[in-house]
Amino acid sequence: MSQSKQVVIFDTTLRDGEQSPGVSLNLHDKIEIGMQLARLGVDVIEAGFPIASPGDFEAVKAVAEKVKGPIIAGLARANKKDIDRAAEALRAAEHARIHTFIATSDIHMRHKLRMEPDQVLEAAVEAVRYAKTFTSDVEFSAEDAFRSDVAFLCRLFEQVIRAGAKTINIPDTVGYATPQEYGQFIRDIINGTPNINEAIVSVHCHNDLGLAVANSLAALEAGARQLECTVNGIGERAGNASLEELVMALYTRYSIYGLDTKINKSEIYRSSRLVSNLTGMAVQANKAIVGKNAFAHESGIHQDGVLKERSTYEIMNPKMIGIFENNIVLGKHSGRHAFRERLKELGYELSDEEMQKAFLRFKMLADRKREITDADLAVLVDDERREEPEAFVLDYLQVTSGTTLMPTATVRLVSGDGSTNKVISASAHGDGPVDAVYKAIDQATGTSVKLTHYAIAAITPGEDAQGEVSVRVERDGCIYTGRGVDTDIITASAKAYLNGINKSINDNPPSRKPDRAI
Ligand SMILES: CC(=O)SCCNC(=O)CCNC(=O)[C@H](O)C(C)(C)COP(=O)(O)OP(=O)(O)OC[C@H]1O[C@@H](n2cnc3c(N)ncnc32)[C@H](O)[C@@H]1OP(=O)(O)O
Ligand SMILES: CC(C)C(=O)C(=O)O
Ligand SMILES: [Mg+2]
Repeated sequence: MSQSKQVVIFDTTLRDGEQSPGVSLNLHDKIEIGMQLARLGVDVIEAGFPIASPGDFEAVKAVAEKVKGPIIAGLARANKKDIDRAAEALRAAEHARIHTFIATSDIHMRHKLRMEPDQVLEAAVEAVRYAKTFTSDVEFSAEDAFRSDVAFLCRLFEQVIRAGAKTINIPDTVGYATPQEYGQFIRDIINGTPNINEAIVSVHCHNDLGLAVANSLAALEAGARQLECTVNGIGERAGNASLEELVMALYTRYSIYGLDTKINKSEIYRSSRLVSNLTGMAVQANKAIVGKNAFAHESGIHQDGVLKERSTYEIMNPKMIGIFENNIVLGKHSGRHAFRERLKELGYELSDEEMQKAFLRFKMLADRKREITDADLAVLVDDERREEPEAFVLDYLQVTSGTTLMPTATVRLVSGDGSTNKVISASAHGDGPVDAVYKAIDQATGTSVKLTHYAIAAITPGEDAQGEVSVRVERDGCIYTGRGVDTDIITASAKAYLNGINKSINDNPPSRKPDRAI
């Protein structure tokens, strides 16, 4: 067994990862991911299972031809037909590995293969011997190894190593192991296989109990030196051990493991995005290392800590894995430190009083909107600065509308200078909900303006985007522009219209300027 301090990263995104239900990568996708895996610096790329289909054969062949650097592996059952196909697909590879496997657990041998243990052993040895006629680099996997008898496995491994296998893979195919017992299992195999030093011990862990990464790390402590894993942890059922989690655990906790990989960490995030885009498998937001929230901080106390000293709440530097996005997310749990900092980054210098008012408005918006973007902040601050005296303020709005209903709106406005506020309500029908609102506002304000232009746009991204409505209203021959922003577009429409009306009232007597566009 190798006592190297270097861990071989065997990436099986293109083979086990592609076995994720619903995922099918075409030849171009596989080449693109293969190229990225080479940039990422993996040692081995398992490019596919060539016997599976003509498409997979062509894809493995293309990856073998085009991707240089890593070893390119192809999977084959323990039979000549599969091995011939794998060897042919890998012919152009700079370094080719044939990865042959057969199940060794009683349950698989009896029910699936319908073979006796000695027949399985013979098939395994025969397969390795045959694969060796094509390449010196042969890996043997004992499928469902963790549920197999240890003494049988040791006998089998001894013989496949004698037949020429250079890597012995001990998978937890169904993700059944727990870290402590898996570590002990690997130790027992290493101790019970006399010629184990002639091969690298590899592990391949599935995530059915969410333990794939923990089990893989336990195996390293027991002496394994190859990790089989996938980008984003995709793979059969609940997936495989996640490459990025393994690599960053080894890096971040070097004092525990003392082991290195050759992974170029700055390519981790890019690899994750590419695999997610091409497989169509979204990465869950709270996924370690590459999830959208993995380095994001929304709560004020954490944001304050991170702004003062990043290591208060971050154990890794996101830039190291290629994440350069802003990690301070403004939302309803955020505090003044983060709010002020982001405004400073956006170039806003606000007085203490402006800051205080803007922060209060921010908190109100955050109660209605999950995440406050930079665009939201710009609107908020610009609105704060642009404020003019308002003759009428929208206090309440209710609209009913639908395919079989006549659109009806009720508005309640507050009018006055603050000391003598008056509340006015009005209701109206209209051709549509916005028309109904505008007629109700006309009644409540008692003003008569003519709407000459109405436009609506989403100014911030996402499903809870803010809508911006701009209108032009005409009064006494003058045109006034109104603007309203809200997560509700009818409310934004009402605000825009009132804004135009308020300007027309402030401009009394009319200044006769043709337009006051903002
Ligand atoms: C744990 C793993 O991830 S193993 C890899 C799993 N991946 C895949 O199966 C994806 C690709 N697979 C395929 O495209 C198809 O299953 C093929 C082309 C490999 C085989 O297709 P078919 O010939 O139609 O067989 P099918 O898949 O229905 O059954 C598998 C056969 O292989 C046998 N078999 C399974 N594993 C092995 C093995 N390692 N060595 C030899 N034979 C095996 C089974 O006993 C069964 O044989 P039988 O037909 O005599 O009963
Ligand atoms: C083919 C083998 C290595 C496998 O994918 C498994 O056992 O999970
Ligand atoms: Mg697997």
